[in-house]
Amino acid sequence: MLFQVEMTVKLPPSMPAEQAAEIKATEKAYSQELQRSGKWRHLWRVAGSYANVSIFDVEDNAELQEIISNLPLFPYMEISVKPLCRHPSSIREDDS
Ligand SMILES: O=C(O)C[C@H]1C=CC(=O)O1
Repeated sequence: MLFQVEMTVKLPPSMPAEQAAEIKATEKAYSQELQRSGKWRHLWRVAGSYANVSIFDVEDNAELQEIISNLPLFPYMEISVKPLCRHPSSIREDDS
């Protein structure tokens, strides 16, 4: 199942820079592992924002919830999820 996930990061300004850097490094490693596995299919920065638009390819809602809630930045993000299905006019083979 494909999902579009939008994540907006809102770290508290009071968080020490060292702690923020550590969380971001852990998040990067976790997201890159998921990208290599194929579960996190696309990751795009929203220009001008500390936000991303991502496409996840997971078994079901429960797996998406598990992946997202384990993101190290999860407590500091606003997240919206939209389920996707194949567009009838798509010419791409990997859209479903
Ligand atoms: O920077 C972000 O958009 C938040 C998050 C998503 C992947 C990652 O490495 O950090």
